[in-house]
Amino acid sequence: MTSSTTEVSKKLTPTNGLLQYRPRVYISRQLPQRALDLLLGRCNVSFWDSPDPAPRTELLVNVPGCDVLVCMPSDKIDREVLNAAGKTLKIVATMSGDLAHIETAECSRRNIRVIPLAAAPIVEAITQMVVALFRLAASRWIGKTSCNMNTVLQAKDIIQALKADHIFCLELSNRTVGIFGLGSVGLSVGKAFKELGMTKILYTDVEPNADDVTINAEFVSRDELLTRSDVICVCWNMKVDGKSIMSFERDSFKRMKSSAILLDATKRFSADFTDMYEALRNGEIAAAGLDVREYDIIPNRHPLDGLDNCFFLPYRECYKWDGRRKLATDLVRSILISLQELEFERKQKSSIVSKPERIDHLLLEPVATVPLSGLDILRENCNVDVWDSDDVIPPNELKKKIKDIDGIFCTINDKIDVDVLTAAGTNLKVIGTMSVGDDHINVPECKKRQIYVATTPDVASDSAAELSVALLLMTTRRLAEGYLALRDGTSGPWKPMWMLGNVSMGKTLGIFGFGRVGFGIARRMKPFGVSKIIYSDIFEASYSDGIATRVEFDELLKESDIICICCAVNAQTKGKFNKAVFEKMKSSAVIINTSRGQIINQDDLYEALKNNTIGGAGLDVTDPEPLPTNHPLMGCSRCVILPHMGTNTVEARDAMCINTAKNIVAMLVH
Ligand SMILES: O=CC(=O)O
Repeated sequence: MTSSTTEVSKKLTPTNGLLQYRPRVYISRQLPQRALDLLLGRCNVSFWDSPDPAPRTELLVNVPGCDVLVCMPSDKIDREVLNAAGKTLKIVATMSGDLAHIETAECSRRNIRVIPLAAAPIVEAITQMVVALFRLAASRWIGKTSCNMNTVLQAKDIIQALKADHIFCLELSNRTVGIFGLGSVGLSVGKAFKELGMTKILYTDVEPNADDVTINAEFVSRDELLTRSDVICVCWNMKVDGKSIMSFERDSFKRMKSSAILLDATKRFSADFTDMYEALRNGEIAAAGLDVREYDIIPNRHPLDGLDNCFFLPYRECYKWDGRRKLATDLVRSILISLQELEFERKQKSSIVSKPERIDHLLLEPVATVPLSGLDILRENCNVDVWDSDDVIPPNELKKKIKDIDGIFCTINDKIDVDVLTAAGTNLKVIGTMSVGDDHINVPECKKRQIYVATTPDVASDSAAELSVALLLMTTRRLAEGYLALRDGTSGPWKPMWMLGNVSMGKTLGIFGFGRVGFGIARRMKPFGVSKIIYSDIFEASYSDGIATRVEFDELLKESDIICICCAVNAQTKGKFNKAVFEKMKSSAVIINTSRGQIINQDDLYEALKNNTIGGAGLDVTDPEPLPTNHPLMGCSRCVILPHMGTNTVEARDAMCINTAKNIVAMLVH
């Protein structure tokens, strides 16, 4: 999977001196640009940047903290997703007309609104899509030459565009269309085929539909429909009370004409896809056009995808396709209306908010280099004191400055211990730290004093995972050594056996702590061809399915060629990687730490590297930071050390600063 989640935010617009709250929206697929733009006017949006659906793991990782989830029919929105989203989730909107993939009862229990697509525009869009698929498939009958296919497929009204294609319409005049299921979609499809000049319409269903007269359709048996039709359009999922009552399998394909085209307008086409593949490949039927690709049924790279007589239109192309564009825009409008209603209800309920007295904002960098968007949010709502210096604020200075303060904006360099909390006094309600970790804060003490501690876990994960992979490659491929050798002038001309590293392909990757960063590393390393990804964590991660397997810690040590440490530091993990642990690892194994320095016993690591107990180490974090230049590890060629750069990206820092500011404001103002 080459896609990733993209985050798009716009600057906040303050209204009446108060912060205008911008809801967070996660979309599990690319939306057409017009719909996205509409959302962006009011919300901060992140989305799975691909025409293919987001893997469930991605969904679970991205929903926490969302106000709105926009999902696709292939996403199962169950308790697990709702739990992952947490209390902020107010709306689940789906690009689907039916809600079978959503646990609606659970949503209503949690006061979450569920917004489906409106029925009439869906029927219209499905009809247009079926006709588009039909036109693609019909190129088997008449070739592609009679019209400009792209123009037709992108047309606002495909039926009208095709009516101008006289060769095509002439071809249809003597053909028979057979419709499976004459519900609203079946009737609409029948009408479209009639408009295109088809005179003979057959249908089959559990019973005749009195409306068949409107399209002059003849009720026939299933077998008759199969044998007599030139085009077969499946408009219902062939299920009664959840049970499949008929399906397309070998025998059905054999009964069909060899010139027949099969079209699917349902979401869960009941067919044996292996039989369908054989029928298409062997010319038992001419072509097939399939609607919504249920990826659990027809996964990406299914052999059907490689056939030139099997067509998939909408989801892969949906963001370009007018029918979906319109549906998506309508859905976004409904979301915005719902948000407005919810905001109105909230305002009616909440009492008048008062501006807090003062918030200290403690930063290490000069203000000019701090993402201003975060500062703006704070200044809009609070009185802000800024530690306007590059240096860490001295603890005594910190204690003086925070007396009687309401909130603190800090970073990992500010140790917030009992003394600091006591110095702040009883006004202190919130500590927002611009970091993922909170090990610099005495959290239990904050809890005792009812002070909220807020971190920024989501927005930095991609940056941290990316850095971990970069450090992994630096270490396994000895890039730092090569770089330095060239600078020192010691590399010399190319030599076949000089500075050989190890490739990741075929290796076992072990991850210690399978949270967002661990998962991010796994996702990024999979395409490198690692043979196995295993992880050790206290819990089985629901999102690890299909990407990594949980194993016992000792097995992780024994099996892994590379171990990435991605856990939080706490009593269980402090000093966890010590002499005894290194001795259980492969002698060629490489260890990567982008979490916290204290997790590794550095003296033991030095010995392990010196004695070749393990193969190498890449450390983005050390204890202390920075590591003194005369520390033994600094002189160790197989140890690559970086100065804690995991989240050092413009994107992460900006988002972290905004989140920290929002966290503080949320606790104080809202
Ligand atoms: O290490 C960095 C962080 O915790 O944000």
